[in-house]
Amino acid sequence: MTDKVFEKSITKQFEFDEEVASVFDDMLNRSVPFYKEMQRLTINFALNYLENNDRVYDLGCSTASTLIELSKHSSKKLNLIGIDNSPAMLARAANKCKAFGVEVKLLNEDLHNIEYPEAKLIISNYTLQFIRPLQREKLVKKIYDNLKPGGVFIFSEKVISSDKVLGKQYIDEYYEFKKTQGYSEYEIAQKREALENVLIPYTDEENKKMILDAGFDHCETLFKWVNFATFIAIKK
Ligand SMILES: C[S@@+](CC[C@H](N)C(=O)[O-])C[C@H]1O[C@@H](n2cnc3c(N)ncnc32)[C@H](O)[C@@H]1O
Ligand SMILES: O=C(O)C(=O)C[C@]1(C(=O)O)C=C[C@@H](O)C=C1
Repeated sequence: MTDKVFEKSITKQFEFDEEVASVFDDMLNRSVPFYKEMQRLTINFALNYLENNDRVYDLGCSTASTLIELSKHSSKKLNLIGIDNSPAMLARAANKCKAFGVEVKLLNEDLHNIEYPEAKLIISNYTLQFIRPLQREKLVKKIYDNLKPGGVFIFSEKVISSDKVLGKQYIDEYYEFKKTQGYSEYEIAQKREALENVLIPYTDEENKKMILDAGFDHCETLFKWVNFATFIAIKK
């Protein structure tokens, strides 16, 4: 289904509710530049670290597309666990997993409330940005603590520039991208307002600092398009 959520005037802040979930795959594909390429890289790099029976968690799994793709591309038997606190997203995830014949344990939980034990790989694409900054640092520490030695954390985020002028150019470039995807200026403005104080992006440097402060040995950028970045963090 085509995303038309912001064609009408907004009445509330952005939420992962039934309306958003019903068009979410289209929304992501048209709102995140190179989404598919970012997902392909997430999976290819993840596969370098995975062995039979490893546990893989996707935090903020939404409709489970990443876990389904990972399963399709892996020759190993993996324990796939998707966590999300949106029942509307998880209902779509369950349908898609069934349709693709992929076994995924789907947990309707807040990321703050549960542990991710024995994790070899934790993925979290475009989800930390929705966690309040103080909670975000704690969550990343928990991610580090739950990973086995040799484990990896791959995550993607919308990012900002620490340079004001460049930051404005980032936003202009991103809105041009949205227009090429068929979003009107009205839809772009409405979504921007709905996301205000809900999606809180960090700079590249802040993301890397948060990761290293949590204890990770290494963190680098795997992919970047202007204001969207994918990072890999390694626990030795
Ligand atoms: C932008 S979407 C993630 C997209 C997905 N990772 C992908 O690549 O297809 C963010 C997801 O995080 C979930 N989420 C946000 N805050 C959460 C929390 N505190 N606990 C659990 N899930 C959360 C939302 O419900 C939403 O499905
Ligand atoms: O449309 C935007 O402005 C975005 O930031 C895209 C974005 C994201 O990066 O998470 C925002 C909300 C939806 O979850 C899908 C994509």
